[in-house]
Amino acid sequence: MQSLSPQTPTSLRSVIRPTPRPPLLARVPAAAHHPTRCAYRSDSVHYPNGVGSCKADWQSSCAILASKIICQDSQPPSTADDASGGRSDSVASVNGHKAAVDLTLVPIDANNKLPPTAPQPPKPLTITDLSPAPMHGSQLRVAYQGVPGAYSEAAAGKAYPKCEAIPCDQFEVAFQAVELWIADRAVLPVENSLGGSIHRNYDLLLRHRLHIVGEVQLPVHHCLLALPGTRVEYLSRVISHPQALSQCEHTLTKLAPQAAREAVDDTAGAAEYIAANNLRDTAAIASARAAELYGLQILADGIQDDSSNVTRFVMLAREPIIPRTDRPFKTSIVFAHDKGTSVLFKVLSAFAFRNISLTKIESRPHRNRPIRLVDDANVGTAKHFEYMFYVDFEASLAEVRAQNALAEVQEFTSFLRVLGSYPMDMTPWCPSGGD
Ligand SMILES: O=C(O)C(=O)C[C@]1(C(=O)O)C=C[C@@H](O)C=C1
Repeated sequence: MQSLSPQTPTSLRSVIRPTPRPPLLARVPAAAHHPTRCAYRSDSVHYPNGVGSCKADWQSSCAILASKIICQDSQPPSTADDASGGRSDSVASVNGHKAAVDLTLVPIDANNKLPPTAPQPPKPLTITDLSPAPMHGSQLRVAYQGVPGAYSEAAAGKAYPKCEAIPCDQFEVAFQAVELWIADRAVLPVENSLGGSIHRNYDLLLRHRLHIVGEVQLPVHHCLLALPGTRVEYLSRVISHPQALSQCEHTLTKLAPQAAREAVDDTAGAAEYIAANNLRDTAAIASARAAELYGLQILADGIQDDSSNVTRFVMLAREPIIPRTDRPFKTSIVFAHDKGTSVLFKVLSAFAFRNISLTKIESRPHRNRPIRLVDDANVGTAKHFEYMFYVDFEASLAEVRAQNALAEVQEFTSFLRVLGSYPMDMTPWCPSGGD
């Protein structure tokens, strides 16, 4: 990913920084750490009557399937210094919803749709904003990565229509916002029909202890945005989220072959950045809503290379939902084995024999990050797995065939975790629809 010129705002710079970040646990307040030890352990999976009907039963089933795992990462606990460093004092200033927000947007011209007196959009949460003392209102608070106008915000609105959407500057902050009760849910992209998987979120799903409770498919309709009066032929660069750049690659080559592409945190953040810095040679790939919010002009509409461009988002919560059988469900798991890769064949056959369709298989290299497993004597050992395999299959964990398949998978693998069993998004979508 390329870095931006020096005037890049802090929230954009934080994600394009090339150096690795310090371990997660060192960055959250010590008091807010969630115990990583499983509450339940079992050496065999047994479901006498299927998954229990009450939430506690179901939660223990999830934990049982995650048996033998006591800790995701062998990371040292955080220090008191880490916990307090740079943290804001009160929740009123956590996400900018209550506090004064300074977006330093410059008025552009009469077409600017954001007059100085207009309410400012909320400022994204940053890693230092995460304070574990949220004020709980009645509205569901949904964390997403990006700034207002991002597709993730639209996905949050589709998943939870009346929610309060909370912008976060990184995916990891959205996870932590839920873990620390600053948000009730997170809505995060995992896959795009053109650009493929959003690997970062697969890695974070493993590292954090949240549960997938739903999914939404969002048609993504990209626009090329610039300051009013900008001409496409004079553009020297186009900035956007890497996924958005890759989704528009061919169209962009035809539209503005001379323009360099630069990756930034999110599509709407790119639009905001152009407006804030009055950049007349730069365009952003973002939504029509971002154009409206940041006073930009739409130079070209529908520039994604495929009109049926769609991104799949998952909804995450602290608690799993109880799986049901009265509507189509999907279940997501992650597993690994320490001896060879033939485990993949065995696991896939466990589903094939039961006529369970898989909708996704993803493998992620995992050599450098050990996982701690616990044996029958409750002794923990750190294990290095070469790969983590993520599988989504079309069945509810309330179905006996899915339970049997997972029991078999557990026999073949050294590590298995159910990420969630949740209703499938069945809503038909129109390729030429809005953002
Ligand atoms: O940048 C945004 O607007 C986002 O919501 C992120 C994101 C992604 O990560 O894939 C979401 C949907 C689109 O596929 C492009 C970008």
